[in-house]
Amino acid sequence: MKHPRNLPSAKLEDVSWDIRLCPSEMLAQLGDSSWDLIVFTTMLLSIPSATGPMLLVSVSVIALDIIRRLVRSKRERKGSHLPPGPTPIPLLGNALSVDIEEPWKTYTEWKAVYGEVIYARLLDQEVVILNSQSVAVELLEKRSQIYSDRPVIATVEPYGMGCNFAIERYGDQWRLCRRIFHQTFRTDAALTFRPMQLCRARQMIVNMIDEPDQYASHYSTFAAAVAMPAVYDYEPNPRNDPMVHIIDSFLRASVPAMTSEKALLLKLFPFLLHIPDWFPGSSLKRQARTSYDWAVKMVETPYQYVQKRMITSNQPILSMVSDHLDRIKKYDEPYRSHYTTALKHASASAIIADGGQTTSAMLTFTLAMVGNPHVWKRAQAEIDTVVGVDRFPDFDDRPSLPYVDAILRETTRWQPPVPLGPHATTSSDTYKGFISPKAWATVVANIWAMSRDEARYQNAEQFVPERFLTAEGALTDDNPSGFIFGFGRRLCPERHTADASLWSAIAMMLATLEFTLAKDAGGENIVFESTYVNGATRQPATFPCCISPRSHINKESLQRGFSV
Ligand code: HEM
Repeated sequence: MKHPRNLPSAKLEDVSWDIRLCPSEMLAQLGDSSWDLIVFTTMLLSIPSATGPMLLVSVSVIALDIIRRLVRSKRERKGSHLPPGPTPIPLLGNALSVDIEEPWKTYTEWKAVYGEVIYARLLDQEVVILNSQSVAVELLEKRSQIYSDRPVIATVEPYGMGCNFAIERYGDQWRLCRRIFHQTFRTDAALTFRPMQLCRARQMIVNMIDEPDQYASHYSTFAAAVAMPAVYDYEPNPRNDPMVHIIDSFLRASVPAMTSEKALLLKLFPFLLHIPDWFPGSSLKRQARTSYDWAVKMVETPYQYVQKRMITSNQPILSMVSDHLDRIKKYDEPYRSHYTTALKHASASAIIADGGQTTSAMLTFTLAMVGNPHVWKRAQAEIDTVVGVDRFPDFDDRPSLPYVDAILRETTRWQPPVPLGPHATTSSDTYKGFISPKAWATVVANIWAMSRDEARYQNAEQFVPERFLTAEGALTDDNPSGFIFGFGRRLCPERHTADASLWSAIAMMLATLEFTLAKDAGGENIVFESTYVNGATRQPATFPCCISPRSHINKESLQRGFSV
């Protein structure tokens, strides 16, 4: 195994006694790595065109790197080691080795070389990667007082993502958002959503029978139709709803930019946000502005809708926002403003996550069904036996439909909607002889690596729901919800509602629809390579497929609530 040679950025007090060493002692402490520095310095000094500022920058880079290495050697002499990781280069650290599109895959490859806990540096950002569920539980859950902050991501504010409390730093504002959120989506409240979830799922099937090619849009509408009534008392139109359009537009503009790894570009070149529109390279600034404008609409439009209805409607408005708007009146400034911001952020977070994660899982489900027709056929046989063909599945049937649940588990295991759970530390920590860096280090739960653990999931790249069934056909104890919803105090607060939404959508689709490859004009199957749109969440890009109703299903029966 390679030995780590990188160090966190240093505070001067950390190295005060070290810099009293003479240069030869310093080089001796640096060991082999000193040769890199000597070679690098010699190369720079030998460039004939090297100007004063260039030399100054180069010498600063080298000095910084020497300080990093001295701090590490001091720590190691004290018996504490940073976790192993790939060799960094000066200034950039390991940034060039990481696949910016799919960093979780790089981190998973590193696991084979460096193990379950890895240390890397992306520019000046120290990152500890946790590649197994057990280590993530050990640190992010059992030591959650240290590991519950979020890293600062340079793209958050320019892209308008500050309205999402999932990215909020650990503190009072986050606590208030989470409390507001919890009151609406806590486990017992989530149970009351179930009839509504089944009804929305049935409405979605009607839309899919009418316009099967628009399946992605029907999924977004379904997701919004679950969250928006609870948050804003707003019922989206079954199709082409203006609020759903705003959410979709914001997600399309912002999500791809929302990872620490992608934010590196802005961190390296912050001036990219300030160059004129006509200047080459201004596309990033324009993307950010578009995303920001959609964010403002997404936060304000439904919020103002509730405020207006509270004045004009004769009926009581029952929603998260109206409930808290009533409570806010009791407070004076400045707490009133603080509460208002938290309410706007909590409500926007609900619709962002529903539009992102729930839709992602439903698209992945469809992709898996088109590629594995034997799976939906087996599920239909199970549903027909347990439920029959004269009604639709409901939550009372769930315990008797283990194969449907196995499909749901495999969908989120196969392609986790959120592949990385980035946390940040608020103080230093030691774990199994490794020291985690000081405060504000990023600590990433690599959910992707957990889903690819070959010891637990053989042939992990394949979609095999049977892996969650015993030989007798019952569900096993292995539930990927133990990692796909994250860890500790930042664990997904919506996991129960999300699980029920997905179950109602998937069970209803399996009971009523068939999924096959689309055909071209000559009647040949259209075979396609699936691709994913990657960001803080990931979801399949839309693909050609044929979704059609089963022979005994028609729209009228769906609207009545019976299948025949
Ligand atoms: C399949 C569906 C979903 C998956 C896989 C998922 C997964 C996750 C993950 C991995 C995290 C980060 C946890 C961590 O940092 O350790 C998270 C956080 C969060 N999720 Fe979900 N989620 C889903 C659905 C939803 C839905 C539908 C909502 C809201 C309606 C939601 C709201 C949130 C919020 C607000 C946070 C941030 C919590 C915090 O930072 O305190 N999620 N989710």
